[in-house]
Amino acid sequence: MAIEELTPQERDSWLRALPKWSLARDGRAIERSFEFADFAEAFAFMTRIAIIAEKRDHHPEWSNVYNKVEIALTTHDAGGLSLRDVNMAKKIDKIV
Ligand SMILES: C[C@H](O)[C@H](O)[C@H]1CNC2=NC(N)=NC(=O)C2=N1
Repeated sequence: MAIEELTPQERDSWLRALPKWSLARDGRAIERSFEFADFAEAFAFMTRIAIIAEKRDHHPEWSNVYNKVEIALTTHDAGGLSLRDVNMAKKIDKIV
């Protein structure tokens, strides 16, 4: 079954519920940056997310430089944002 892209109204209303995330320039992803004490902490955080991503079959686009992690959430199968991204953002906010 196809995954539904959020409407602009749904997207804006979810973004208000996720104040630490911002909309990507193209409107198709939400983004958040994280900073940790060191690489070990950053990578431990990424490991936790990786396990959740595998379980949910929903994977982040991300990068890591030493103690910094940048995450973008988008749903490739929907060509933009879906509820899967919202739920993943909520989960990440909880574990960070
Ligand atoms: C075949 C596999 O289930 C799909 O490609 C999954 C994998 N992980 C995914 N992750 C993300 N972010 N978006 C997707 O559409 C997606 N699809």
